[in-house]
Amino acid sequence: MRIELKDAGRRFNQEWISRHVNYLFEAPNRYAVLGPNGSGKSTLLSLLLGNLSPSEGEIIYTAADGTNIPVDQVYKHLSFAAPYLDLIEEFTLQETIDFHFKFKKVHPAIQKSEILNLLGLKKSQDKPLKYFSSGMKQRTKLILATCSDTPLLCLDEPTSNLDVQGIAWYQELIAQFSKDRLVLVCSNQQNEYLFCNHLLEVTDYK
Ligand SMILES: Nc1ncnc2c1ncn2[C@@H]1O[C@H](COP(=O)(O)OP(=O)(O)OP(=O)(O)O)[C@@H](O)[C@H]1O
Repeated sequence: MRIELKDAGRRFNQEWISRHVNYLFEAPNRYAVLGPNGSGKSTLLSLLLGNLSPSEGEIIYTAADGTNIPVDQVYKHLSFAAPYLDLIEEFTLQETIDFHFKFKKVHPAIQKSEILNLLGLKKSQDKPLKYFSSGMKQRTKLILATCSDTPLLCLDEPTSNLDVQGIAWYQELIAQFSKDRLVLVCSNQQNEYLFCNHLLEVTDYK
């Protein structure tokens, strides 16, 4: 999969968040989108996910077989985790996993029945998510995204709410499931993007 931005920019009202972004994101590379708070990382990620449209320029999506992906179909090719993404609080953990994988295929490197063990929350499988701590919810979002069989994996602030063990767990998860994929990570913390081989500073596109 590849995503090409051609002179892309986005503004909210009169304020330009990013302008003149010419950049190629291409599998199997791993990109960190960096910048201070409020600089436009999440806005750029929303553009790449097809959740926001550019105010100028264009974004072109191409599948591994060379076919063009229309922006309204991009969601089928990606999985995404972010602290601000809501889970269904009434579902138990097991129901959350079952529901998610009705829509996305499980990554070939794992069986669906192994996901709870990898998550390390087997004891909580019948607990509704509304009783989960913020770190448990973040782990759940990360495992759903990484263990989906999608060519594009997008993570916004992946280690927020994770403790030291959680950060090590995240790093192992990425090592196991990022091979051959296009991975995008928006981050302010180096331990979240050490595995990335390209760094993009959003402040270069003001
Ligand atoms: N829907 C919106 N309407 C107006 N302004 C917005 C909107 N969404 C984001 N912004 C503005 O765009 C700018 C960039 O925000 P963004 O969330 O992309 O930054 P960020 O780099 O991800 O920040 P953080 O590191 O704090 O998460 C901010 O000034 C923000 O107020």
